Amino acid sequence: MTEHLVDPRAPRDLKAFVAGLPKAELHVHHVGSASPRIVSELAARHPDSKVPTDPAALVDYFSFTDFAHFIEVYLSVVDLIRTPEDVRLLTFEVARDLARQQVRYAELTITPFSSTRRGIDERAFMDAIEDARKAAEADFGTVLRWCFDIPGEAGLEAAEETTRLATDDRLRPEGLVSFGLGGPEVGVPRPQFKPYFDRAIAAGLHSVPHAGETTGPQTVWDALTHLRAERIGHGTSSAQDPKLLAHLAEHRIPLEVCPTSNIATRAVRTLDEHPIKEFAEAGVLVTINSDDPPMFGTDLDNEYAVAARLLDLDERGVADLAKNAVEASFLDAAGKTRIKEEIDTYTTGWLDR
Ligand SMILES: Nc1ncnc2c1ncn2[C@@H]1O[C@H](CCC(=O)c2cccc(C(=O)O)c2)[C@@H](O)[C@H]1O
Ligand SMILES: [Zn+2]
Repeated sequence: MTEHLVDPRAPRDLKAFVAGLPKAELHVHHVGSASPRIVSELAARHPDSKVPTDPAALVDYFSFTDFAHFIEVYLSVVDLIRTPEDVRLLTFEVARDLARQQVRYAELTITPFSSTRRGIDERAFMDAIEDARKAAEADFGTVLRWCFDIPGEAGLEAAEETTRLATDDRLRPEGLVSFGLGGPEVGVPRPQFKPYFDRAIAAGLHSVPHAGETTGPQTVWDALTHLRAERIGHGTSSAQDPKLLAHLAEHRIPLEVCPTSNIATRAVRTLDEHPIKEFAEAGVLVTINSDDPPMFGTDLDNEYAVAARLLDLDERGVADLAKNAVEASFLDAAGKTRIKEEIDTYTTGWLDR
């Protein structure tokens, strides 16, 4: 190995390392990934919307007073997606942004209920996402997979519709691998969704609900017990329950950690108070994700830089985090090995430069 001319821990150097690092993204929302350019293009197409068309004005628009306000703004962007062509454009452009960050594999959370209840034909919706998925893989080499999530606050009607769309053999898209539950947690107990998760799991889908983002550790227990969660979206409040942390570590249930999101929605007060270090120290498999990156003024690269600071990691530590995400993904064994080898080759090359 050659001498390092630059301190390998210098943040600027680490940022450059992260920018080229092959990565997997496991927790990122479809509509929440719309870049300012896409949001303004859609807002211009649909001028009756209250969403600003000027990308600069979007920065203010995407400033949230609390989680409920975030969901309100989120739904105003959902309202901009009105045609199958809007769906295809959004999906393909999201893949382009992921590819730019060297994301090789992403599980994108999609809420099909929000589109079908707004009148988009279900067949056309599935065709639009699948068409974009195939084009993205051919054009950018980024593999996309889908997680269909229930918007919990929309009630059991939304749960039924989401489950139907995810399990009907005539509709279910080839790229679908998992089943989730999102939106507010307060007043939306997880156990009521058990029958829907049972059906999705029976149809071969993995269970990946949000839990412990805006409520306490009992919600994470409920997701594990009733929804048979294989990974937990956020799981932030798990840090309040040492037994839960031990359980997550022992059963190798990964957490999909999204640090900047937790600050932007005010689920956590400051980055320095984020429990990510407690997760890592308890032996929990931590994965780094971006959630709704343009809405939170972040991207996956920035989330890795934040995690490196909070966990005090050098390049090898950051590469291990990237490998955690590959390991926790629903890729097959050969696909996981391929990306992990790519991460190792890149890291060795970087440190030897
Ligand atoms: N950080 C997050 N944490 C949790 N979820 C997040 C996060 N980021 C994005 N989401 C998404 O927000 C959706 C919420 C949608 C919702 O509540 C709702 C309620 C009533 C009607 C309708 C409708 O469409 O008619 C929708 C979730 O399904 C999820 O995919
Ligand atoms: Zn989320």
